[in-house]
Amino acid sequence: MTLTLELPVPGPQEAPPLLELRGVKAAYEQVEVLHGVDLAVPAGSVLAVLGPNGAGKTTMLKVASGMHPPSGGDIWLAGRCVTGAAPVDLARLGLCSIPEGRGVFPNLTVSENLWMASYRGMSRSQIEERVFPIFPRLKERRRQAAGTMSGGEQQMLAMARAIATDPAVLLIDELSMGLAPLVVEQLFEIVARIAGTGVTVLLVEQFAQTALGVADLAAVMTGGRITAVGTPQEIAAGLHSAYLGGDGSAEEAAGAAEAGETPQLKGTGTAATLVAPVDAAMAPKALPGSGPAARAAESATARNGEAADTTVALPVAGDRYSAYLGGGEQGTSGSDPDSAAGRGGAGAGAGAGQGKAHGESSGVSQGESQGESKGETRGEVMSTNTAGVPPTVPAGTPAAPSDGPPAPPPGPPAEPRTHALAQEVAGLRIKPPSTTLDTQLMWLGVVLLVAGIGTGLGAYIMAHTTRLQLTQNDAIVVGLVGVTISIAGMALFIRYSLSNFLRFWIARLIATQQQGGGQQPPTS
Ligand SMILES: Nc1ncnc2c1ncn2[C@@H]1O[C@H](COP(=O)(O)OP(=O)(O)OP(=O)(O)O)[C@@H](O)[C@H]1O
Repeated sequence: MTLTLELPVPGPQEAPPLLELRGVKAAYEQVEVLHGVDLAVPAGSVLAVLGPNGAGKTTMLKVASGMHPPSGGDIWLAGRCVTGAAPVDLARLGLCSIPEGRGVFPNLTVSENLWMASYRGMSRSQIEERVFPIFPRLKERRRQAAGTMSGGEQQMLAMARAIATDPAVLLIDELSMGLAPLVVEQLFEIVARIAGTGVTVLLVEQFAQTALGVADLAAVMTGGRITAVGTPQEIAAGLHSAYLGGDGSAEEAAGAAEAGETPQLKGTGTAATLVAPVDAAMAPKALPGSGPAARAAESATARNGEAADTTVALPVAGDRYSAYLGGGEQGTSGSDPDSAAGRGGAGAGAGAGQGKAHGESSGVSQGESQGESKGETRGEVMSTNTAGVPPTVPAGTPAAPSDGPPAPPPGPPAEPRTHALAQEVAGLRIKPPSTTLDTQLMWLGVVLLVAGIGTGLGAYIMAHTTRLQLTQNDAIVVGLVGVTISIAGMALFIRYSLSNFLRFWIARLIATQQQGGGQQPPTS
C-alpha cells in the first residue's frame, strides 16, 4: 500500500515576516514577565498590540529592539535570527523604536534632538529636509528646547527622529501616553502615512479604538502572552464579547462608538477591564487617511508623479479626507478639529456595524462635500494586509468626487524595504552571549599556554646549565609536559574566544550566499 502525503507548498509570494518573535521569554531579576511570545509582523504592515497595564507590551518591544535580553526564544529580522544583536546595530539596520515616554533630550533644541539621527550617515541638513515637510510644527520650533514643548509636540519630535533615520521597521510604544484624543488621532495619522511609504510598524497601545483604525493586523497581549491575533475587526469583536459577554457582533460594537470618549484597556493579569465607555473601545476608529486603502491611494498618488502631500498640518482634517480621495487637495470643510473628531467616531461606528468600517458615514457626509460623501474607498480601512499582499479595494469603488479630477487608481503600498534589510541583516555581527564560565575558561587557556611554554623553556634551560644537570631523557619528559600543557591551553583559548569569531564569519558567509541565491531584488 502506498501512502501519499501532500505537503503544502508555500506560494511564491509568501514572504517570511519581516519581524518575528518566536517563543520569546523575558525576565526582570529572575521574575519572568514574558512567557513565550509568538508574533509575526508581515512586511509593510501595521500590527497593533493591545493589552492592559503590565501585560508585557513594553518589555516585548524592548526585547525586539535588543534593549532587553530575552531569557528564551528568538527574534528574527528579515529571515535572520538576530537574538543577541546590539540595539545600536539593529538601529543602524533600520529597526528603530519610539520608546514609551518619548525619550527626547529636554535640554537640547528640537534640531539638536533631530541631529541625533545622523548616526545612520545622514547630514544635519538632510535630516531636516526629510523631517520638516512632514512636521512643519517642528520646523517652527526648531530652536526651542524640547523639554518646553507640549506632550504632543514632544511625541512628534520622537517620531520625527525615528523617521529621520529612514527606518525599515518602526516599533512604537504607547504613542497616546498622556495626550488628548485629538492629538493621538493626528499622531496615528502620521503613523499611517509612514506605513504608506513601506515602513513596517509594530505598535503597542492601550487606546484600542485609534490603534485598530490604522492597523492591518492586531493582537492582544495579556499576562505576558499573545492571546489573540487577527484582523482589527476580529480583535474588536473578540474584545467586545470577552468583556461584555455579548455576541461581539459588529452591530453591537458599533452602537455606542459615537460616545466620543477615548476607550482604554486597563488592569493586569489575563483579563483586562475596559474603562468607559466600553462599547467605544470595540469599534476600530477609522482614521481618515489611514488604513491600507488610504495608504494604497496615497502610494498610487506618489507613483503617478503627483507631489504626495506629506505635510501634516494641525489640525489636519482636510488632509485626511484628501488622502482618501487620492489627491493632494484639501477638504473644503475639514478645518474644524471637533467636527473631525466627531466624524471619525461616527465613521468607525458605521464601519464596524457593517463589518468593515465604512468611512462614508453619515457624519462625514454631513460635514463634507458631496463628492466625499460617496467616497467608498474609505470602506477598506479595516482590510487585512498580510505578508506584503497589497490591500484590495472593493470593486466598483469610485475613487474621486464626480466633479473633481479623476484620482489615480489605488495600488499596492510602497514596496517594503524587505530586500535591502535582508541584505544588510546578513552582514550583521551578533556578539554571542558569553557567560562568566566561558570567560574564565578562556583565561585558564591563556594561563596554561603560558605555563606550558614556560615549562618547556625551563626544561631547555636546565638541561643546558651546569648548575642543575638534567639527563637528556628528563629534559625531554619535562619538555613534552610543557608542550602538552601549551596545547591544552591553546585549545581552551580557541574554544572560548576565537571560535565565536569564526562562527560569526561562517554564519555571515552562509547568509550572504543564501541571499545571493534566493530572492531577487524587486524591479520597480
Ligand atoms: N525595569 C523593571 N524591573 C522590574 N520589573 C519590571 C521592569 N519593567 C517592567 N517590569 C514589570 O514587568 C511587567 C510587564 O511590564 P511592561 O512595562 O512590559 O508592561 P506593559 O504591558 O507595557 O504595561 P504598560 O501598558 O503599563 O506600559 C510588569 O509587571 C512590570 O512591573
